[in-house]
Amino acid sequence: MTIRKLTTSSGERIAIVAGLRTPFTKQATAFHGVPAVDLGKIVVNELLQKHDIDPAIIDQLVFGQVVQMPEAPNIAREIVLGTGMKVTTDAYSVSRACATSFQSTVNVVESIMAGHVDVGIAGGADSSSVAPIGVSKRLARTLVDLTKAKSLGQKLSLLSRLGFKDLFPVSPAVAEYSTGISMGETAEQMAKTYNISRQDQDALAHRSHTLATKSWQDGKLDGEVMTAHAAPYKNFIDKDNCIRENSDLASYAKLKPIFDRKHGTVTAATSTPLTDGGAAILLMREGRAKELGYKPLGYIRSFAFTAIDVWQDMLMGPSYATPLALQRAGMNLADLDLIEMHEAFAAQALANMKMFASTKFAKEHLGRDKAIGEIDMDKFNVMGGSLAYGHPFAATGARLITQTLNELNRRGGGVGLTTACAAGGLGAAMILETD
Ligand SMILES: CC(=O)SCCNC(=O)CCNC(=O)[C@H](O)C(C)(C)COP(=O)(O)OP(=O)(O)OC[C@H]1O[C@@H](n2cnc3c(N)ncnc32)[C@H](O)[C@@H]1OP(=O)(O)O
Repeated sequence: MTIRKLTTSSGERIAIVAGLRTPFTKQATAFHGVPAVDLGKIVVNELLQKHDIDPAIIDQLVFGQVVQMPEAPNIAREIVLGTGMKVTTDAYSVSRACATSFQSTVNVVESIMAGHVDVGIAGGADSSSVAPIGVSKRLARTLVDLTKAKSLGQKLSLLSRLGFKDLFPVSPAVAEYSTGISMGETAEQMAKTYNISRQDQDALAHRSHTLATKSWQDGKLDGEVMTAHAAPYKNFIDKDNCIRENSDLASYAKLKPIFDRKHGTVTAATSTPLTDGGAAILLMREGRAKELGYKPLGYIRSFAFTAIDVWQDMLMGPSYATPLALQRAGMNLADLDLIEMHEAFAAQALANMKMFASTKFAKEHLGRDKAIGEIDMDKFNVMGGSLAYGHPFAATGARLITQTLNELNRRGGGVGLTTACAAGGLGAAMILETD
């Protein structure tokens, strides 16, 4: 494969100039009642203000939310209209499940590469607290039929078909549409297929909380997490609140499995909590960033998206997307200075790490003779991962990208991988580099 550099036709790289996120908060806590569209607006607004960016220079905004708000289906356009950008700013929304803000970033990258725009914002936001609670299928159908009924008799007849059960509200499931298998059940499948022990899962989650706590204590996150109004708009929140500052490994062992109560190993501690939050990234053509006087955090060297079947172990995305992104960058795993993998579940992250090191997996699933490579834990999720920070689905990609670039810069520069699994059997990987 020839290595195609991610540049404009005149050879300019695609710069990530800045990134920002809201604090990530546990479901029904600080952002209870704040819809994803508002989380998106506040983070983009703050990104513009913090970096003194004239909203008029933004040519395009691509954003996403995984849990859709039926009343605002184009979150990107709502953000443009709610942040003082030109009303003519191109804005559209994308979804790639938990890899949504990888996708929105790539959309802006491709627009810049094509020469269509010079400056764009990408990101994502999700609220698990303001979810589109629906009605049963039978009630939904009856409500439509009622609008067509011509007489009171017809209406009463339709209503008489409804049972008490049909009147209960229906919450959106964190499950695969085509199989009905939940993400947690998939993590259980993966723990069993790849022989991931309960102890190893607990240890990874504990490591994640410990490193995330330390990162906050060391002030590493201060610049990339904004202070936001917490609901009901009386208080402020300036820190993630899913992180357990006094994480105690012994307490993990006491928790009961949650998705397979009899034979399972996945617990609340080894699953990402349901989370509210938003994150955004400012991208520019390299030359435009220079003209405007910005020093980029870094550049996108390559990316890859992949897909596998959804019935079994479908959260293996990193093991498929990473080798492709590395190949496109002309690099090997050992060349990387940092590896940031979305921890949907400890079992999922550990299964992927194991398969990175497996020659058998590489031969059987990737058509390669050699394993992707053994992950050096000194480079892996060095500030903790989603198990501690939480996972507002559409915002996680942008968190990973910004966090990786900031950490690379703190270490004097280098090359980093960010990768995630996503529902639908999807995988995303992006190689980032600093100057
Ligand atoms: C591609 C992808 O990303 S797929 C992933 C998509 N995301 C998901 O599927 C979300 C998965 N997570 C969930 O659904 C939920 O977080 C659940 C069901 C796992 C847990 O939900 P809840 O029961 O509300 O969790 P909660 O925070 O109350 O924790 C349950 C218990 O575990 C305890 N606990 C949780 N984390 C820890 C920890 N790190 N250490 C010690 N105890 C812990 C809590 O204190 C609580 O104890 P208590 O019952 O004595 O109060």
